[in-house]
Amino acid sequence: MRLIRGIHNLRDRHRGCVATIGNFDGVHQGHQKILDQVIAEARRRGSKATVMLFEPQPQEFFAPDQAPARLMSLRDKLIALREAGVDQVLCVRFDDRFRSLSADAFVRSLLVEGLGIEYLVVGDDFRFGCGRDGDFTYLQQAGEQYGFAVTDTATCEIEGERVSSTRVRAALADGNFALAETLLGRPFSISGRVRHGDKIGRTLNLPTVNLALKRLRSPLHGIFAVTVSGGKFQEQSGAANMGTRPTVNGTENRLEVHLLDYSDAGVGKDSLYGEHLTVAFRHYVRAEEKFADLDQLKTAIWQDVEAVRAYFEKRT
Ligand SMILES: Cc1cc2nc3c(=O)[nH]c(=O)nc-3n(C[C@H](O)[C@H](O)[C@H](O)COP(=O)(O)O)c2cc1C
Ligand SMILES: Nc1ncnc2c1ncn2[C@@H]1O[C@H](COP(=O)(O)OP(=O)(O)O)[C@@H](O)[C@H]1O
Repeated sequence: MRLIRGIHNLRDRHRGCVATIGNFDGVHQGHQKILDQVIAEARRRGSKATVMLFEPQPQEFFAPDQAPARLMSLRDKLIALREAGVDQVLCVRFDDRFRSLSADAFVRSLLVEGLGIEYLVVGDDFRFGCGRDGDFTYLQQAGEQYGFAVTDTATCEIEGERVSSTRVRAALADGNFALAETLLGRPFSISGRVRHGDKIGRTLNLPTVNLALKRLRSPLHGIFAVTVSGGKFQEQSGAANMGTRPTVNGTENRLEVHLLDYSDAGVGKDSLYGEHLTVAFRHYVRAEEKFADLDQLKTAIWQDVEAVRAYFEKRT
């Protein structure tokens, strides 16, 4: 899959494509259906299946504090799009310059001259261009003028309701991981590199891998039963905390996992530092708490480990 970063990198060699435009947060089953539509049409025409997405997502640009937490980092989104069979992704930086582009400039310089669009798949509620001037009807008229087709996206319903990123977030907030997995087509996961923490874990006899979340705000908070994959792990069970660790007066959000039935020396090559791991969330255990001291925290974590063990034993 080819990644084109920024519209200034659009050259003639990218011309000719069947495209769709959107955030694709979570790359869920609803997105998959749209991507299948785009890929089928691209194969039919011998053209490239293309996704145009924005970074940051428009809502994150306009109202960073109100935008919902993302289901996925850009890195994971690109991996999921590649696995879905997409040929190229145009990642547009959403900034002041881009948002002041007129609807006409969006169509002409981006879609027509930049991408050489042949066929466009977008939702009939799609709005674009400065002041949200452009809409579906506008696109259809522009398509007639410039010679490209415009089609509405297919809708995907599961259990009688439309699949959306909002619905996945709601399922996660309810602790309904089975529904989240059905909607996503895979378990809800967060991945990242193992970085150094405060080294308190090992003194409690409860070492934890600490995953770098970068700018990712998590849609989940609390203690969970998880499975970890990546590096030497296929599907290692673990007890995870997604939170700020109030007991040790932490402030930033962290994802920490104590791996069940695993041990290493935690130094140099005999450690997990630097590994890229994926944490799949399976079951909600409890909310994070501020304990009076480390002894109470340790007791609570041991109880969590038992709860997680019981959950996995029941599942098999
Ligand atoms: C299963 C589990 C549950 C946890 N629950 C809490 C909690 O309720 N409150 C809290 O302040 N920290 C909680 N923690 C986080 C610990 O504070 C953290 O792992 C410990 O401070 C070690 O940090 P370090 O790995 O950076 O050394 C939990 C950690 C795990 C693995
Ligand atoms: N069961 C385990 N779960 C998680 N990490 C483990 C486990 N056993 C050993 N380790 C090692 O311990 C390290 C974490 O130790 P910890 O004291 O919590 O340090 P940090 O604060 O840097 O995360 C991990 O990177 C890993 O190499």
